[in-house]
Amino acid sequence: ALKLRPDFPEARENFYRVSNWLVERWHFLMLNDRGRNRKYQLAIQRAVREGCSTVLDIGTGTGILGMCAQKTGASEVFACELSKTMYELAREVVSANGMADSIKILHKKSLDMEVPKDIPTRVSLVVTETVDAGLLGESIVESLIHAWRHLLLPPPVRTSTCSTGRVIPASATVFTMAVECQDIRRHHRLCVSAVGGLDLTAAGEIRSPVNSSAAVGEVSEPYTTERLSRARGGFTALTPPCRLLDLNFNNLQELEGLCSRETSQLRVQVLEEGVLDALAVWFQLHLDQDNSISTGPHEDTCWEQAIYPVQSPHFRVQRNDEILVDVSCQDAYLRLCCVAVVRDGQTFRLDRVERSVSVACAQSAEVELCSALASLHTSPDTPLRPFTLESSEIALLNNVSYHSNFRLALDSLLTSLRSARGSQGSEVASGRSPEPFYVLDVSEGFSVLSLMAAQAGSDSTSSCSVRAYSSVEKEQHQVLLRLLARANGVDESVLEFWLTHVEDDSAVFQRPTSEKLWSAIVLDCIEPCGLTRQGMMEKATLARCLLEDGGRIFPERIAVHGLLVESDMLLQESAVQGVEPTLGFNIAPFINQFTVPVHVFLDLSTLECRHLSEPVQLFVLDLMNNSANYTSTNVRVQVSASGRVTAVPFWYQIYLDTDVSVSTFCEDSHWKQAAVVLQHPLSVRAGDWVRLSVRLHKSSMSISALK
Ligand SMILES: CCc1ccncc1CNCCCCSC[C@H]1O[C@@H](n2ccc3c(N)ncnc32)[C@H](O)[C@@H]1O
Repeated sequence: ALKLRPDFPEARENFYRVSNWLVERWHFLMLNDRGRNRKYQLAIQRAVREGCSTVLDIGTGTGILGMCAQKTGASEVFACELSKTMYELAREVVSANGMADSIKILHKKSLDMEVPKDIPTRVSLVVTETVDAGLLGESIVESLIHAWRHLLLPPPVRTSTCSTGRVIPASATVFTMAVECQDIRRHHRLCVSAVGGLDLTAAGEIRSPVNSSAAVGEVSEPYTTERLSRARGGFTALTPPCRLLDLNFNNLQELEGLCSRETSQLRVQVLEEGVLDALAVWFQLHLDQDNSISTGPHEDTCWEQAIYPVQSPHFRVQRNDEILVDVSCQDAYLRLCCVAVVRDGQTFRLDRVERSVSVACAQSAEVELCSALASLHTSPDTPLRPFTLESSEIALLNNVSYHSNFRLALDSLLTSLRSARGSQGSEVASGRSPEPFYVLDVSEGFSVLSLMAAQAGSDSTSSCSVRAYSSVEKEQHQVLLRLLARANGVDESVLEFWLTHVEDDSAVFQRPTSEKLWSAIVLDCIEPCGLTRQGMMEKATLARCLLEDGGRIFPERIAVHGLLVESDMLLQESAVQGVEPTLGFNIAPFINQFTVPVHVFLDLSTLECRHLSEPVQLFVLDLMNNSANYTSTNVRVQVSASGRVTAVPFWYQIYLDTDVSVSTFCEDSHWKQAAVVLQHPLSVRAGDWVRLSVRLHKSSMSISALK
C-alpha cells in the first residue's frame, strides 16, 4: 500500500507498527555500537588466526558477524537466523557486500540444524550474540548445548592436535545489585492509599505480572527491562554490585548443569539506606580473554538491565542490613527473589503475604492464617492472592493528579447538570425520584473513574445519583472494583459493567437504555507509549451523539506540545548511521528500510538531549467539534541554541473541561513521551526560525521540519 500511495497515512502508520514488530529496535542500537562490533571483530580475528577456519554464526541478524569471519579469512562460513525478515535482510546484505557465494545463510533455528544435512562438517568456531538483558532470555544456553553436541568440533583437550571447537563469547559474568528507584516502584506496586477521593487500601496488595517467584508456568515474566541510567528520577544503588554467576560457554558440562542447579541463596550487604524497590541484573560478555562487552548501568552502554521488582510492600533497608536473595535458573530464565532482610540477627520476611499464608496451612493454621489475613488488612471475602494489574495500570493508579483532576471535572459537570435540572424543577415537583445521571467510562484496561463518578453521585447532598458504567472486562478487575466500591460506601447497584450489556465491543457506544442518554462519557485518548490511540477521533464523534443536553465527553480538548532537540541517542536508536560503525560493511541502507520515524516509550525528563527551542503548542484536537480539527498545520519555532535538530519530542495537555487539564509530561504521569525523529537532521543557529509542518490524519500524526 505504501508503494502505491506513499502518503496514505493509515498504511504508513500500520507499516510503522509492523516494522516495529518485524525488526526489533535493538538491531539499530547494536549495529551502531561500534565498540561492540570492534570487539567481536578482534575476537573473531584472533580465533581464525589460531586455526578456527570453519565458522557458524548463530542468530546472524543482518549478517555482520558472519561477514566479519569471512573477511578475516575463514575458509567456510555458515549462518542461521530464525526470523524470516532478518534472514531475507541478511541475504541482501551479504550479497551487497560481495559475499553471497562465500557465506551460506540458512533460515533455521540452530537447534534444527544437522551435520551433514545443513552444514557439511562440524565447525571449529561458533559465534553468537543471542542474549537479552537478562543474558539467558534468547536461549543461548540451549543453543550452545545443542551446538556442542551436534555442530561443533570437540573442545580442546591437552594432548589433541586435531582442530578443535570454540565459542565466541567464551563466557559471561552476571552481576546484581539492589536499587531504590521511584519509577520502578510506581510501575510495580501501589504507592498511594487514595486517589480522587477513593480509598484504595482495601485493595490490599497489587502486583504487576513481573514475578520471579511465581510458579513456573504461571502467567508472568521473571523480569522486566529498564535502562536504569535513564529511569525517571534516577536510581540509588543500595548495595555494591555482587557477582551472581559465572558461565563458561566453552564447557558443555557447565552449560548442561546450569538449569539443574538447585536454588542458591545470596546474602547482599546494604551500603546505602533506602527503599528496597528492585534487584538490577546485568552481565559482562567475555568474547575472549581480552575483549569484553558490559551491559552494566554504570557503563556508557546503550543496553538495558534486567529488573526484578521486589514484590512486597515498602521496605526500607538500613546500612549493614543483609538482603537474602534466592537465585534459581528454571526453564532457561535466571530467577531472583528477595526473600528476607536480616538486621542485627533478626529476620524480616519480605514475601510474607505468599509465604505466611502457605506456611499457615502447614503450621498452626488458625493462628498463622489469622495473622496472615490481618497482615492483608482485609475482610475474609477478599481473595488471598494479591490482584495483578499491568505495570501501566499500576502506574495509572499511582497517578494522583490525574485522578484528582478527573474528580474536579466530574464534580463540576454533575453540579452544572443538577442546576440545569433544578431550574426545570420537573421531577422534584412531581415527587418522583430524580432521574439518575448516566456516566460511561470506556478507558482501556483497569480504571477507577467509573467508581469515582458513582461516589461523586452518592456522597452529594442532593439525591441525584449516578449510574456508573465501567468498560472493565477482566473478572479480576471487576472483583477489585466491587471491592473498592464496598470499601468506599458506594452501593454496588450503581456500578455496572457495560460490556456485559453490549453484545460486542464495537457496540460500546450506544445509549444506556433505549430512552436515556449519557451525562458523561470518559474516553481514553493517549496510550502509555505516548501516542494518540487509534480511532480516538472517531470514538469522540460517536460519543458526542449519545450525550444528553449539557452532557460532556472527557476530555473535550487535547493540546499537543513539542520542542526541538538535538539527541544523538535518538538517532542511534532509529537508524544505522552509515558504514563506519558497522566495520565498514554496507548494512545501513538495508536495515534502515525498517526505520520508524516516531519513537515511543521515551522519558523526556531523562533523555540525553539538548533543547534547541522552548516548548511550543503544535496543534489542538477539539473532541467536542472535530470538524474543526486540523489535517495539517504549520508552526514556526524560534531556535534558542545552535546545533542540529534531530528530533521533535511531543506530549499532551489533556483538557477535561475548560478549566481542568492534565499533562502527560509531569512528575507523576503514567504516560511516556514520543518523538518524531527527523529524516535529515537540520543544522540551525540561535535565532533562526524553523517551520514544523504537522499533519494529522484520523489519529496518526507526522511532523517534518523545514527552515
Ligand atoms: C550486548 C548484547 C546485548 C545485551 C543486552 N541486550 C541486547 C543486546 C544485543 N543483542 C540482542 C540480540 C538479541 C536477539 S538474538 C539476535 C538474532 O538471533 C536470532 N536468534 C536467536 C536465537 C537463535 C537460534 N537459536 N537460531 C537462529 N537464530 C536465532 C533472533 O531472531 C535475532 O534476530
